[in-house]
Amino acid sequence: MTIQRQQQDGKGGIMVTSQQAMSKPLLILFGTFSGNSESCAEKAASVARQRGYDPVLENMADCAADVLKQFDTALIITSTYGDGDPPDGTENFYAQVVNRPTQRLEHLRYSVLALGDSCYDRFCQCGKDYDEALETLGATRFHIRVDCDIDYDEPCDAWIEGVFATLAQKRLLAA
Ligand SMILES: Cc1cc2nc3c(=O)[nH]c(=O)nc-3n(C[C@H](O)[C@H](O)[C@H](O)COP(=O)(O)O)c2cc1C
Repeated sequence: MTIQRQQQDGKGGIMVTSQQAMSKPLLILFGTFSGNSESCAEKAASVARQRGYDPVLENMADCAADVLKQFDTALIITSTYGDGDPPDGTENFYAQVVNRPTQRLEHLRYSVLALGDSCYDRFCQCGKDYDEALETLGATRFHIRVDCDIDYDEPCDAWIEGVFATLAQKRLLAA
């Protein structure tokens, strides 16, 4: 829900500002090639709405890593390709977080869901890389990473449940 506030702007005028009332913004970032990670991200967004969050879904292929500056909580969902590489189109995002980071992320708490296939030597490597890099940049892992094999539905659901249970617990502790 958006509320609008009116206040004097100090020059004889009225300034109108918009603010989300009681909102809990949540960034859900996904990196995908064949759509599995995107469908996990959509599931997470749907649960987020049910739990009173305002999820913002972003494809890593279409945004820059400074989006991480704009949220205090982020879910990262990505698959792995090639020799443990990020999915096509997300290489820039990956480089901005993992290889050539330019920002510190102490304000951020995050959790990673990694999709992969254990037939490959570098199982879920891309998700592992994000998990490690975000910690190195000062962010806080609030819920442990889950690595999914080709049957990703159940571990994905368990991760989503775990994520929102942990967030709810932290809100209670903070209250
Ligand atoms: C050509 C190819 C290469 C892959 N390489 C890896 C890999 O190195 N490590 C891994 O864990 N999974 C690998 N996978 C498996 C995918 O990450 C997995 O199928 C995942 O669910 C795809 O998710 P997406 O649809 O979100 O891209 C590969 C799959 C393909 C088709």
